[in-house]
Amino acid sequence: MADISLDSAAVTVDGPDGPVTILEPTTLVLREQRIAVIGANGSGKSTLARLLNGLVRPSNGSVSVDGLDTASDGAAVRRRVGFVFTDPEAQLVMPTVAEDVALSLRRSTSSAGQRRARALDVLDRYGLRELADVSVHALSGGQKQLLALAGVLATDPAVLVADEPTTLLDLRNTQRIAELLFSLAQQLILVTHDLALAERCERGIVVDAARVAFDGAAGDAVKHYRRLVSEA
Ligand SMILES: Nc1ncnc2c1ncn2[C@@H]1O[C@H](COP(=O)(O)OP(=O)(O)OP(=O)(O)O)[C@@H](O)[C@H]1O
Repeated sequence: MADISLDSAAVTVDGPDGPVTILEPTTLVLREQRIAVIGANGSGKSTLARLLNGLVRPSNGSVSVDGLDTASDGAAVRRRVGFVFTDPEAQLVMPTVAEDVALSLRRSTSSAGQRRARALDVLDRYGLRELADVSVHALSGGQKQLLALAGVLATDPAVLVADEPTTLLDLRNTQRIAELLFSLAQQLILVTHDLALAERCERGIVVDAARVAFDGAAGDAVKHYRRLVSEA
């Protein structure tokens, strides 16, 4: 497992009336294999997730992965920490399915022929081989999500951060992506509104109003979140 540390990491952005803190100073060490991050819309979950691979940099404090600082060693951190967005459209940039996976392999494989061969292997692994030469725009939502995930996993990151990867999916595709996520050897940080999925993790972090409101066993985190909602 990777060693992800947040040391008083806070995020402040410029609002119309001055600075707004969207994540209060947060100190965490993330070492469990599967960690769920749950909480209300706008509470700060994505901000926390994006800190983990340097997509968002802390305004104060620091975030490191295996000793690499996300602010000063961003590229090395992103090689260790893959990130899957809620909306796969944000991630699929090449015309065809195989080309999209091949793009992910550009750092590790220099020959175009080898990249194509490796991309086909990856597609095979995720049940997408038959779609290799299809336009990414022709895929269904579930296929796009799977492809986005395959593209990230092709680079074999030590950690996968998935920000609501099942939100746009129907029940069958939700199950399919969930099974894939929970079968990975990689460390998984899962931001989700799917509480059944959250409960399957070893650890649960509840984010509420820009701070960590609970951190413990995933089942207890879900109970805490339900209590927060019923008291609101
Ligand atoms: N770059 C930014 N500039 C200004 N405000 C931002 C920025 N990024 C996030 N916010 C605000 O910070 C708050 C937390 O956002 P964040 O996306 O982390 O929430 P979330 O818990 O992931 O929500 P959701 O469940 O709706 O995805 C929101 O009010 C959001 O509008």
